[in-house]
Amino acid sequence: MNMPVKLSCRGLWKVFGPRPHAFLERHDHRPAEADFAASHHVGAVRDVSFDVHEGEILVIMGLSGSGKSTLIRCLTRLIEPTAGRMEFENRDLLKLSRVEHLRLRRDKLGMVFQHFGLLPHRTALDNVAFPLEVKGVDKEARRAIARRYLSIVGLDGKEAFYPRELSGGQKQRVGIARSLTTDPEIWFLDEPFSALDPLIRRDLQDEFLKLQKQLHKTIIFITHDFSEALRVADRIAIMKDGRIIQLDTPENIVLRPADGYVARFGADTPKDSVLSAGAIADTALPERLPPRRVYDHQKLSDIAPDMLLDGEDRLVLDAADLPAGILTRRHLVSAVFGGRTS
Ligand SMILES: Nc1ncnc2c1ncn2[C@@H]1O[C@H](COP(=O)(O)OP(=O)(O)OP(=O)(O)O)[C@@H](O)[C@H]1O
Repeated sequence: MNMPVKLSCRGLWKVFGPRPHAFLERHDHRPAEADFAASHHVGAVRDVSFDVHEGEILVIMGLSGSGKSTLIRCLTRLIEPTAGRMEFENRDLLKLSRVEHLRLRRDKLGMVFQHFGLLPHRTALDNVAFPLEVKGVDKEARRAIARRYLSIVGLDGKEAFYPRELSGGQKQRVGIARSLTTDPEIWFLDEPFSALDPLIRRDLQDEFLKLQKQLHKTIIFITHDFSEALRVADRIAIMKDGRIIQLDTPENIVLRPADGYVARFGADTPKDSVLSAGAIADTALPERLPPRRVYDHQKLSDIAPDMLLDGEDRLVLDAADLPAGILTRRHLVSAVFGGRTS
């Protein structure tokens, strides 16, 4: 990935218990499982390191209790990590003063949580405008901005509604609009759609992806729903017992899982829903290029029906519309029906 790193963490730990710092020191930052239990400490986040690149959606995924929320709360410094380093735009986050950090959180970070957290006695418009009010933006200006974001999330006409008059999906959209008003540099979403029923959830995922196409935010998105992770992620970090077990593209998580825990998430996922044309294209271009084209990011599940019907190869184009390879019918059939692809 060529984009600059926006946020990074190295060797991040969050230990809960009576003496977390002393505990980590005593065990040389490598406590064994038995050490935690013996001293009544919990290793909620254990030696986590990763980079998030500008414009990327990094999904953090794992079973309940694997440490996702604790990790995101450390990254936003709602809680203090026990050890490790975090950098935001190459600035050492843990060296910022409390005031500097509050300013950073207010101006550069956006957060959306699963329980909408709207103010019940304020209209949708004034809920969305709230962060701007905190920043001291005057009433007319903040309402104009809030109106624009309500419109972006599809809530035109609902400006004067109170939270109790909105559906769950609409409330979540208000939350999303509110978190965007300050134009955050990095956007944290902690299970943003999990309180919603499956159909609305899918709609909001689609809208979220559309929104991201316009806004190009750097996003850390938490979910415990693997199909949601596959839909929205550029890369997925799989957590277990506080550690990141694998951080990889959705394709590799499904096709090349690091261990049985990761494999279980992908076990029910049809291969063609994660494999893209670019992943199996033959990069040696023939003299005569096939007339029909597909893009390298298109999933085989979208391409296969047409290709199987007409039986013709496809020219695979990259994002710059340049030829990246050929997708042959034989490759397609073996990828979709033949199990392994390489
Ligand atoms: N304040 C706390 N004190 C002690 N242990 C805690 C505290 N907060 C979290 N934990 C423990 O840390 C571990 C990770 O919890 P966390 O909430 O980060 O998991 P999660 O992956 O977000 O789970 P879920 O999907 O259920 O929200 C759990 O074992 C939890 O019990």
